[in-house]
Amino acid sequence: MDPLEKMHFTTIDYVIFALLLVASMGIGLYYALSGGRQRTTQEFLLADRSMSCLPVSLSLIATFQSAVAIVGVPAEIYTHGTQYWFIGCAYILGLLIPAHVFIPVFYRLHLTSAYQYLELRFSKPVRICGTLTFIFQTVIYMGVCVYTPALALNAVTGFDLWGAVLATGLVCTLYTTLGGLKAVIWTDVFQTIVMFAGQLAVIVVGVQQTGGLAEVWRKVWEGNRISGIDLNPDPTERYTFWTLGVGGVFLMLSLYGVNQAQVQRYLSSKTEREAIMSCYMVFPSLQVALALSCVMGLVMFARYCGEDRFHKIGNLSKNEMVLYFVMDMLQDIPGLSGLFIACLFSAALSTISSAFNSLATVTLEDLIKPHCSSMTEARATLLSKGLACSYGLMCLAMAYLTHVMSDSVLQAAFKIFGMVGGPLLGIFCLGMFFPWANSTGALVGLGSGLVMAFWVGIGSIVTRTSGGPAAVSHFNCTAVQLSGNITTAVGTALNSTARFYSLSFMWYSALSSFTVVITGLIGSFLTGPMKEEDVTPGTLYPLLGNMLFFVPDNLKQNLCCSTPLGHRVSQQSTWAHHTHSSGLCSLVETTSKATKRFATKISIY
Ligand SMILES: CC(C)(CO)[C@@H](O)C(=O)NCCC(=O)O
Ligand code: NA
Repeated sequence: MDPLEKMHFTTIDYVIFALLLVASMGIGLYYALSGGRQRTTQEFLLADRSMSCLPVSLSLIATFQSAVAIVGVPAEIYTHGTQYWFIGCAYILGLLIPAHVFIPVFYRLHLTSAYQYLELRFSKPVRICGTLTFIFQTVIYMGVCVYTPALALNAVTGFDLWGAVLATGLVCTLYTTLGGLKAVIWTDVFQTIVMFAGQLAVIVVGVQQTGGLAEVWRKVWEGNRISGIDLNPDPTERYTFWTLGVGGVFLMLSLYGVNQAQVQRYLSSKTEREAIMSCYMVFPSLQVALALSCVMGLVMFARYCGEDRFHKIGNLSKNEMVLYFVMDMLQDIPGLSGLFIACLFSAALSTISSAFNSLATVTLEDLIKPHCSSMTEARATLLSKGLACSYGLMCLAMAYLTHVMSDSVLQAAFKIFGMVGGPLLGIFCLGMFFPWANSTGALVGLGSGLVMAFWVGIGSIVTRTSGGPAAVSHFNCTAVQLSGNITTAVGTALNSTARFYSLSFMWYSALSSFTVVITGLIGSFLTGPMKEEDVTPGTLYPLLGNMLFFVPDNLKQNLCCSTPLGHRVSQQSTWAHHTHSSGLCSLVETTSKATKRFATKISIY
């Protein structure tokens, strides 16, 4: 339905949107022509491992703050109240664990791709499976990310859909191909600032037009939009403190702990300390980002509360709702709607640029290089540029594919992104925390984790118990929140299978990563668990050892969980086995004494 007339863009709005693209291109060109001029893969894929924490932290936020989140969160708050805000609690552990567990392990191994870890810890097949899973996940995600803001803009303003998709997709491909990771990180910094500015501008004008902060507060309070903490343990409830604060931690870990796009940024940091600092700095900025989107939802509610349009807006799709609000409100202030559109497309650009660069990295490092050991640096760099460019063009193809499929596919595609992240998190946890896990177990674990994720995920899409549009309480401003009750009522009425499918999607990561760990361990014990001393040094994090601090050392040794990272010296053969794929290779030639020294050096947890 289209109850609302289309809004129009002024010249200034177009100019601001164009400026975003031009500035991003400019940053790309700058890094193509300065520094090492992108002539090595070290520079193109890892920014010469010379970044400091400030740009890295802003880039980390920008990567997983897509346009889907920018328009989705305010719409969620508008229809269901502020419960979603509690996801901010998950940021604590969701960033502390990457900072102190994942970063030290990855950084000290001097990796390029996170999947190199899987080969060091398990075997080549595990690495390949991990890489392919990541490529599948990211290719689907980038299509949705570029298509969503263009679709919303088209629906509300009539702005040409393919014009927007092509402009953003091509500009992003260009600056990513020209300027490498340095350009990706610095455009992320710029785009994060535009993102914050756009949201802030909308909030300020919205508050003003509603009649001040006190009025906004009164309306959202009377409209029941301020949610108390919901401690309902029902795992099928979409958003409760448990789904957000606990399930959300696993979602955060899959994004900030092990996702290649983020790991690559940690690895591009000057020092390990700098990488950890950047992770810490994500915390306040991510809270600001969350607060901005939540407050925007509240202002939007207060603005339309009591108006005729209230119902109509509630019936718009989530993606259109926010844009309608923005265009409606900012129409008379030239340039501001352009700023918000720039904010939306900044979110999209920063996400897809990270996708192009990380996809180029894993394709080169994990799929191509192992088969062409004699490749020259110049060729490898050219190839990585070609790959970044090809993935950029593939993004356009994916946007088209998303377009020809139905609307529900759009949501499904976004869910797939979340669904696949869990098993990947699981396999890294299996490798890092459990010395017994072997390669067969890892493959079995990853396989069953993916099956579990798709079973629940596709099940929920098909039965529409969890993914379907929840009832929107907008019959008047003082309406209570219906959605939760309805979901529960429906949930209890259905049989247990359907209940299983209606598991809140916030739990997907947790469920599938646990599945990987448990089936992975079972598989390993059945096929002969690994001995701790056979595991490549530096690939284990002594989680169990630390947790069992009260157990005597000799018993821990028997349990195979005594070794702090890299403490024991592995056999020369284990090292040689992995020579070609890691930064550890130079050590192979050295004596075992030197190896021992290295091993102790990297075990300072
Ligand atoms: C990373 C979080 C959880 C932070 O709130 C959120 O931005 C998110 O779910 N991001 C991934 C999906 C996306 O926005 O593209
Ligand atoms: Na983004």
